[in-house]
Amino acid sequence: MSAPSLQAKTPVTSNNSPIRISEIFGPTIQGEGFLVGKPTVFVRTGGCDYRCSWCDTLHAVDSEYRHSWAPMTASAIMMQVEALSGGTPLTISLSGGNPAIQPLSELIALGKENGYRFALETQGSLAKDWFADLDVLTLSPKPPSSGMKTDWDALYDCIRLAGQDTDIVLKVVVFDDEDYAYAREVADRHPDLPMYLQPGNHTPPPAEDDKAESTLAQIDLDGIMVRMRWLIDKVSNDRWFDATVLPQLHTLIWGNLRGV
Ligand SMILES: C[S@@+](CC[C@H](N)C(=O)[O-])C[C@H]1O[C@@H](n2cnc3c(N)ncnc32)[C@H](O)[C@@H]1O
Ligand SMILES: Nc1nc2[nH]cc(C(=O)O)c2c(=O)[nH]1
Ligand code: SF4
Ligand SMILES: [Mg+2]
Repeated sequence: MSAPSLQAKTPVTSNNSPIRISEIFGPTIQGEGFLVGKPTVFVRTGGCDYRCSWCDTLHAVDSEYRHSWAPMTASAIMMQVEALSGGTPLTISLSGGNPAIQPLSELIALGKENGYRFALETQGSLAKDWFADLDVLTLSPKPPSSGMKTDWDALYDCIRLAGQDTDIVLKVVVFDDEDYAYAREVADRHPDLPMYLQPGNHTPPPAEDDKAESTLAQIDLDGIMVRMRWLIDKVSNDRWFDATVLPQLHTLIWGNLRGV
């Protein structure tokens, strides 16, 4: 019997690997951080290496929901984005789950060929060389209240690999004094990067809540605003004038509604 031919094998590269998609929606506005208010289409990948205690997107994290994550090619994703945007290029926001788990370089190349721009949100636990192809990289390392532990070397690698041509910003969710101290530590470690502080929503949706209507009764809006005011006071009293404090705009508008 002859040895199996190596040439007969299809090379497995990231270029033809499917991307696990939880949902694609928009155009809507970016509700958080650096691009807040900008029209965007969201491409949300399925699966995460973290499990934050207060995650507001468990349907893209909890493996119980993996049956709802579809493997898609880069071109199928772009076709859906183009249908949503009417073919007019805009910023595509890659989120998750942790989108850094997925092979996204082909999608980014394909979209850029057609004039789309790419922003990506990740916790900074996995660094990829294709971060350099992004227009905006938002690194959102997780504070103590999340129950997660920061790998400071991985966070540094994300910044290093994104390089000079990508706008890199930091975004830390803050629930309490410990989280605030953590945000200061992140800023001290990376003084050159813009820092966005976001008050935590202590009333995130349960994972199974896919039919929630747009009602602010789902969230403790007063509680989130109390935290927002407390955060503004902290920053002001500390004379931390490099920080930007922003609530989750989409949560104030739509509550916990999915797909907006
Ligand atoms: C759902 S995550 C997905 C991307 C990535 N896994 C990450 O955490 O950066 C997107 C953003 O939502 C934030 N977020 C998640 N749950 C939140 C909550 N309950 N209140 C405020 N922000 C939250 C995260 O910290 C992150 O900045
Ligand atoms: N409008 C809107 N803005 C967002 N910014 C970050 C989001 C996310 O879930 O990653 C998000 C989202 O789900 N919707
Ligand atoms: S890292 Fe992001 S998606 Fe993953 S559990 Fe935390 S907030 Fe949710
Ligand atoms: Mg969200």
